[in-house]
Amino acid sequence: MLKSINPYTGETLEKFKEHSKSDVSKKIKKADKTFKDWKHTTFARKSELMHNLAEELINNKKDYATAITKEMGKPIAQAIAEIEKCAWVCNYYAEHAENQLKKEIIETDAQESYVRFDPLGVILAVMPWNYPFWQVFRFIAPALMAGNVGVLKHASNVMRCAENIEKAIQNAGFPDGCFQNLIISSKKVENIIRDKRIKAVTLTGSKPAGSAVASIAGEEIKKSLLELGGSNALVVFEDANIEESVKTCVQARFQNTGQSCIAGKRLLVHESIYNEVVEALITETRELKSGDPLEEDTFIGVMAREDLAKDLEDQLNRAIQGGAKVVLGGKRNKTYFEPTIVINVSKKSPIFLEETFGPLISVTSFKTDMEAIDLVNKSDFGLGVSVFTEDFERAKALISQFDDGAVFINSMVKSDPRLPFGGTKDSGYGRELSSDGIKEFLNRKTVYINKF
Ligand SMILES: O=CCCC(=O)O
Repeated sequence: MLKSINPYTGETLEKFKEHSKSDVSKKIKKADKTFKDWKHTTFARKSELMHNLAEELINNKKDYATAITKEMGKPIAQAIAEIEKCAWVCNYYAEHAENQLKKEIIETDAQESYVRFDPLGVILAVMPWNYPFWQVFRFIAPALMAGNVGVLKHASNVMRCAENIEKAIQNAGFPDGCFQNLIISSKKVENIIRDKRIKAVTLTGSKPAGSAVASIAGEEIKKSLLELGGSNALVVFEDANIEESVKTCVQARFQNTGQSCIAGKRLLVHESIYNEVVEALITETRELKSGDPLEEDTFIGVMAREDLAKDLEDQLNRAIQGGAKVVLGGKRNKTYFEPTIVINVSKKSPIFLEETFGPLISVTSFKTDMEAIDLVNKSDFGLGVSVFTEDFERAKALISQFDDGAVFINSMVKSDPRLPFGGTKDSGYGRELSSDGIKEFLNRKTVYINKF
């Protein structure tokens, strides 16, 4: 039995009976059967359904968002924004998929030669709880438009969201087997990946989960895509606009109560403006309103589970033992963790080296551009980096020196349907979103037509 527990009230919201092995097999069979027709569906029809799906989300955004808030504690305004972003990705692919997947003509000595993009079949998505709708939609919108179908193994604490996504897709008019939620625990994932009818797997989650899933997929010679953790740096150079940079850094770090892979977790500040930035950071962070996640004006909710809040507390305690200093927050009450600022963080500190998945920002100073680059790249993760400076030429000269999958100048790192999204190093491989994302799970079929 999987349980949904409201992390703000502690109340058990719902229990979900797990699907048996034979239930799962039936669902995969249905997906495989649906794929055989779905792959021939015209772009016009797929676009129509995808626009319907966007409409379904927008028309019911409060209900879908409330399920997110109740299951994992995301403040309701941010949950509504998440649903709106899902509608955006649906509309984006409804409008662009046909063009993104048109055949690529390549001149050779053949009469005609080109690459066409054919779907693979049933794709398994293993998804996390932190953006329970968005993480699924950024997979399923391009997958369906490309002619694939999906089965989902969602995080066990957000099963109501998973069920609601299946319902939304059905309400939009997609054939039944296009997207199905599997109510299963993680133990069952291995057999599903090994099932011949599953053609590839995408996972967003932790490094251990990604490594386990990718190993099994590798043994089965199936493609995998991994979006794992991140420990993005926010680099504030001495010529930055301090007020705007700090505002952006606070959003970058404390969005989603700090539980985001792309959150800016390590603030690196030029030593000449260090004190000024720390002061502005304290002032700005103090303004964030904590409270009941169902209240419209709450910005900091609770963490999704108490064990996660305890892990963050443990990281903080180890950092303090190593010489770091808390200048704001630092206290935990069950699932609530105060927005926390920690200064004097060295590059050996656990909160510098490990991913901190909650409302805690670490601050480290640097002297030179080279030192800043070195600190950014010191992380095992490589999802993205934000650089704050008024000197665009300087910023542009630094871009190639960062190891990360994305560099944002004077902006927080964010995902956008129009831009590729993905990391390097322990942050994973492959790209989601944009025309790169829709091409991840396709057979790039080379066609060569000769005339005797
Ligand atoms: O947790 C990482 C994903 C966050 C996002 O895509 O905005």
